[in-house]
Amino acid sequence: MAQATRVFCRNFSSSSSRFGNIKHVTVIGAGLMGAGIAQVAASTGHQVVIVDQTDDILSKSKATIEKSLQRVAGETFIAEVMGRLTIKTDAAAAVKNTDLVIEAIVENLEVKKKLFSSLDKAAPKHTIFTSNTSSIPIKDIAVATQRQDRFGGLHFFNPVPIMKLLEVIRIPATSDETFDKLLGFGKAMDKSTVNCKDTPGFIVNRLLVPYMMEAIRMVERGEASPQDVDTAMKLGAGYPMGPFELTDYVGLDTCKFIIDGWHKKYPDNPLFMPSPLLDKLVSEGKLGNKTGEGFYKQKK
Ligand SMILES: CCCCCCCC(=O)CC(=O)SCCNC(=O)CCNC(=O)[C@H](O)C(C)(C)COP(=O)(O)OP(=O)(O)OC[C@H]1O[C@@H](n2cnc3c(N)ncnc32)[C@H](O)[C@@H]1OP(=O)(O)O
Ligand SMILES: NC(=O)C1=CN([C@@H]2O[C@H](COP(=O)(O)OP(=O)(O)OC[C@H]3O[C@@H](n4cnc5c(N)ncnc54)[C@H](O)[C@@H]3O)[C@@H](O)[C@H]2O)C=CC1
Repeated sequence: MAQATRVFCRNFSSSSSRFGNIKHVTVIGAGLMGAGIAQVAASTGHQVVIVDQTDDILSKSKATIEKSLQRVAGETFIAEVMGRLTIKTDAAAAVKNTDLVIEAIVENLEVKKKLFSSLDKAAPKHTIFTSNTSSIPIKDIAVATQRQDRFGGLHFFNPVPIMKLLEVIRIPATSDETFDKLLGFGKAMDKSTVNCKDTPGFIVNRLLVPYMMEAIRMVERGEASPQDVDTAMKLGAGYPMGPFELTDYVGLDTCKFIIDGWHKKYPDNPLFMPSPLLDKLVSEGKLGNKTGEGFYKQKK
C-alpha cells in the first residue's frame, strides 16, 4: 500500500488532543472537492456536516465517499468514518454548532459572497470561515462577513485523499490565532501545509494554470495533439498526468471559471488569455470526467 494511503487509513479517535479547537467541521459543496475534503476530515476523526443544494446531490456525494474509502479501508473503519458524516441542505442550520466552515461551492465570487454573508449571521462567534477557491482572492470573499479576522483560505488538491499538500492562505485581516488554528487543522488532516499570501492562484495554481492554458493553446495552434502533449509531459517531464488528462480531471468548467476571472481582472496579462477551444467544449457540456467527455471521452 502506498505511503499516502497508509497515512490515510490510520485510525483517529475524535477525543484525541490532536485537533486543537477544531472538532466540528462544515463542508459546503458536496462536489468533487467537497466530497474529498469531507472524507479526509471524517477519516481523521472530525465530526463533519456536508451541505449542498439537494438531497440527491448529497446522497451521491456520500456514495462517492464510501466508494473511495472502499479502495483503501476495511469495513470497521468505513463504518466509523461514515458515522461521523451527516448531510444537510440548510447551510445556516448546519453551521450553528461548527468550529470551521470550508466552502467548496462553484467558483463564482458573487455566489460565494452571498453564501458567507448568510453564514455570518448564523454561525457562532468563534467559528472560522475558509474558502477552497482555486483563483478568487480570499479578501474579496471575506468582505461579505463581519469576521475577517477569523477568515482564511484552505486550498486542497484533487484528489484530496491522495494529494499531500494544503495551501493555507491569510489575508491582512486574518489574526495570528486564526492562522495558527488553520495550520494546526492542516496537520490534523495529515496534510503538509505551505503558508500563502492572498496572491492570484496562491503558489500552485499561479504556476499550473498558465502551463495548462499554454498546452491548450499549443493544440489550438495545431502544433501537437492532446495525446502527444500528454505523453510528452508524462514521459519527458515525469508528471503523473498530462495537462489534458488533468484538465478533464479538474473539470473544464472550473478551468474556464478560473481563466475568465483572471482575464477580467488582468486583461493585459497574456498568460491569462481565454481559450476558444476550452470555451467551445464547455458550451457543448463537455466538462471532463464529471460529464464523461472533455478533451477525451472517458471509458464507461
Ligand atoms: C486551466 C486551469 C487549471 C486549474 C486547476 C486548478 C485546480 C486546483 O485548484 C488545484 C488542483 O487540485 S490541481 C490538480 C492536482 N492534482 C494532480 O495534479 C493529480 C495528478 N495525478 C496524480 O497524482 C495521479 O494520477 C493520481 C494520484 C490521481 C492517480 O494515481 P494512479 O494512476 O497511480 O492511481 P491509482 O493507481 O488508481 O491510485 C494510487 C493509489 O491511491 C489510491 N487512491 C486513488 N484514488 C483514491 C481516492 N479517491 N481515495 C482513496 N484512495 C485513492 C489507490 O487505491 C492507490 O493505492 P495503492 O493501491 O495502495 O497504491
Ligand atoms: N476541481 C478541482 O480540481 C479543484 C477545485 N477547487 C475549487 O473548489 C471549489 C469546488 O470545485 P469542485 O468541487 O470541482 O466543483 P463541483 O462542481 O464538483 O462541486 C460544486 C458543488 O457545489 C454545489 N453548490 C453550488 N452552489 C452552492 C450553494 N450556494 N450552496 C451549497 N452548495 C452549492 C453544487 O451543487 C456542487 O455540488 C471551487 O471553488 C473550485 O475552484 C479547488 C481545488 C481543486
